[in-house]
Amino acid sequence: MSPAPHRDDTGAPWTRADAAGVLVRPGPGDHKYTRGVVGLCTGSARYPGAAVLGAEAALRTGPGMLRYLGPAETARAVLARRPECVPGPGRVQVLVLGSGMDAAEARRRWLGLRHDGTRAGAAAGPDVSAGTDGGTAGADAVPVVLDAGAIGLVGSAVGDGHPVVVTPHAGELAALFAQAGEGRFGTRAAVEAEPELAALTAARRWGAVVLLKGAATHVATPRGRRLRVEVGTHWLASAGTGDVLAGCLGTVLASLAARGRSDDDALAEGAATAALLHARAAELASGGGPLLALELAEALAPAVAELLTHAADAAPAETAGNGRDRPTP
Ligand SMILES: NC(=O)C1=CN([C@@H]2O[C@H](COP(=O)(O)OP(=O)(O)OC[C@H]3O[C@@H](n4cnc5c(N)ncnc54)[C@H](O)[C@@H]3O)[C@@H](O)[C@H]2O)[C@@H](O)CC1
Ligand SMILES: Nc1ncnc2c1ncn2[C@@H]1O[C@H](COP(=O)(O)OP(=O)(O)O)[C@@H](O)[C@H]1O
Repeated sequence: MSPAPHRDDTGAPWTRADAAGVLVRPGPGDHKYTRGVVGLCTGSARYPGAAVLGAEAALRTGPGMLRYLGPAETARAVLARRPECVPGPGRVQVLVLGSGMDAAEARRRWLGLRHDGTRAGAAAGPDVSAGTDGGTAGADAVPVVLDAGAIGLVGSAVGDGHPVVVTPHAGELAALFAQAGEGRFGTRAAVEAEPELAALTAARRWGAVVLLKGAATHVATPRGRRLRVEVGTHWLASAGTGDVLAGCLGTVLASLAARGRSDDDALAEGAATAALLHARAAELASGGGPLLALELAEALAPAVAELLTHAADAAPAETAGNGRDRPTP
């Protein structure tokens, strides 16, 4: 069974046909650098597993290359599992920051990456080691996914000119609102009561694309576009599956950025596509029973293959609900 489109009057359901339009098969003219390179700055001495899960997920979604930019001790764990991963700085088309880090470590890493030139630009070929100064960013700053401990950096990243996708669960979004002194969505219960409005409010407040995780995934843009993805199975509600989503999202966004797309619509479509792949991978990994986050990550590759196969024979009517022209509440 595939994730069912939602039929009520909330964010537009993001369909398999919509998502298939976001992914591309590699062609004869491709090499690893044309397909998108993901930079992963995730994991910590406390949570090395989050880095392993994100790396497995990013690779199984099919990037040209994955660079691991996190702590050395965590890099060893990532490389032991996935030798395909390239450690150390270099050019990337997207940066994923914060899974498996606390806020203090995420901030330290962010300042270090910024100093090393993370903002150098998607179109021109962003280079996390380019040594450009840490001043005002240009419009071509590399897209950034802020997860877990890095969510509070959204203001800084947007202020620096990065296209940003922030990926909170309800508790993390409530904490972000509470820290900003905005009471309406300052509790987990308040976010869970109106998740779509909470995501939209945050997108407008911080000028970033918001992917709010939960039993359904809500994506919102600062201009009010809303997309929704239903989960395939509630077995997905287990530790580490969010780290998997962040890695998958990194690869989808790197592929879009490599094709020159990192505007808010592209980020939102990439976010909804990653959520849909994640939901489908959960069904494949679960088979009706418990799933492990690492198995979920592994199942992303067949989920990508299925979606690309679907693209060939998708009915045009299936793409009707992509939310581009919907009014906002
Ligand atoms: N394998 C790994 O390395 C994993 C690492 N993870 C990382 O762990 C970090 C913390 O993530 P969380 O979102 O869990 O944040 P927290 O650990 O801050 O927990 C969120 C909230 O849940 C509450 N809570 C904790 N245990 C509870 C329980 N047994 N019953 C009820 N409430 C409980 C806490 O009091 C807190 O308010 C993130 O950096 C994340 O990426 C997680 O993704 C899980 C897997
Ligand atoms: N009740 C649920 N049913 C289905 N999926 C869920 C449910 N609750 C959470 N999820 C999904 O599980 C993942 C959990 O992510 P997250 O909370 O970041 O966990 P972690 O930090 O442990 O990786 C998200 O993709 C979220 O959408």
